[in-house]
Amino acid sequence: MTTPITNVADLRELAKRRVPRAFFEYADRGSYDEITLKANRAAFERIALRQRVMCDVDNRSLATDILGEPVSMPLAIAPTGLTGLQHGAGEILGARAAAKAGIPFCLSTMSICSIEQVRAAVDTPFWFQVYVMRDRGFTRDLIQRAKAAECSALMLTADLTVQGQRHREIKNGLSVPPKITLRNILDMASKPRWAWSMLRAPSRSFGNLQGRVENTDSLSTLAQWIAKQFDPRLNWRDLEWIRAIWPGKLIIKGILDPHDARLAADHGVDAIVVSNHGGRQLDSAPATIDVLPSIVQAVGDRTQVLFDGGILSGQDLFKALACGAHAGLIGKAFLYGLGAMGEAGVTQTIELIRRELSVTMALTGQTDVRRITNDVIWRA
Ligand SMILES: Cc1cc2nc3c(=O)[nH]c(=O)nc-3n(C[C@H](O)[C@H](O)[C@H](O)COP(=O)(O)O)c2cc1C
Ligand SMILES: CC(C)CC(=O)C(=O)O
Repeated sequence: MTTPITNVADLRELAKRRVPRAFFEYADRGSYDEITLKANRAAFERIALRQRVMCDVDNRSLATDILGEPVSMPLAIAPTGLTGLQHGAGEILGARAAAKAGIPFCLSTMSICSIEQVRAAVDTPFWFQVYVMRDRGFTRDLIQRAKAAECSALMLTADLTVQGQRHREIKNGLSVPPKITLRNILDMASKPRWAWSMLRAPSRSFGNLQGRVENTDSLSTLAQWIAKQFDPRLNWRDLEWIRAIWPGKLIIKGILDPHDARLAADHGVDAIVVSNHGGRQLDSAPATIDVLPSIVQAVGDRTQVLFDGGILSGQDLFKALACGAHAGLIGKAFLYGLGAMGEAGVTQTIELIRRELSVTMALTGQTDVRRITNDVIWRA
């Protein structure tokens, strides 16, 4: 009898066995000394919750809205590059699982399946995350493609104009386009489920970047490619340019400072994502849950405050809501589910988090996810 999967950590273990090492470590690891990666988790662990009893918690509501759209719970799938290398067609499977669960899915600029492939495979609208490239014409085309695909929100990522170094990425030889080396071919061949999913996938290289990725004669590392393509001149004035191309809902991701949060609100964005990129960018940046309350205080209700960084359970999500987030996003938790079992694994991640959130609400005396406040946090 196989051991049942009871939490996201189990899905991570399964993904580690099933996904080729280079891709698993790309998803799993952080930048430099991984101080921020670890801080995201440690900060969640330091928060204690107040247990309440005798509150009649039989009927609990997890439903809310994000950017005015109803969702079954305050959770969304974060944009993750190279998702389709964790499992063939990963972006399509992720978007499908999210749609079935009633939560938003955000597609990355650096996805393997293209905007159009995801649009053709999934009926429910998804969000699109944009990286601003030095080539503004190409960036404009990306945004226009998202508009043509009827994406329901545009997420501008602000915290990766220059990439924080991830040692494992370099040691594993991650490249653009993804290449097969003698070293990783053996690893890939020993992952039959993964290999089968890749054979059937509609895309195995960066679907949105036709004409942008070098041919195999001139392979570059991911970091080299980003240095050449991403625009480090990105600044607040660019928002006007983006607004002119994209009239719909606009989210800025990568806000970690109350001052920047205020500027984002001043520029009229519909939402911000408080994020340190999952501990993959500025190492020694604070844990996102530690800065969240000051950012919520800085912006009030001028913009919706979304949150990510370290969420692996419904308890974590509950703590983020208690600290003032409107909803949380999951990056690694999503990828572990995907790498472990494809769409079923993503569904399992989401449903685990849903059940954990619901039980945590019950044990803290909460019946409505929209009414969780910092009262639920234990203060000695
Ligand atoms: C493998 C991986 C790839 C990522 N790629 C992107 C990306 O393409 N665009 C982006 O805005 N954020 C990207 N992120 C950051 C996530 O959107 C999110 O901020 C982060 O994963 C949240 O932390 P968590 O992984 O602890 O949940 C990526 C994260 C991971 C783990
Ligand atoms: C390809 C990368 C730029 C995607 C990303 O944002 C990341 O790996 O964190």
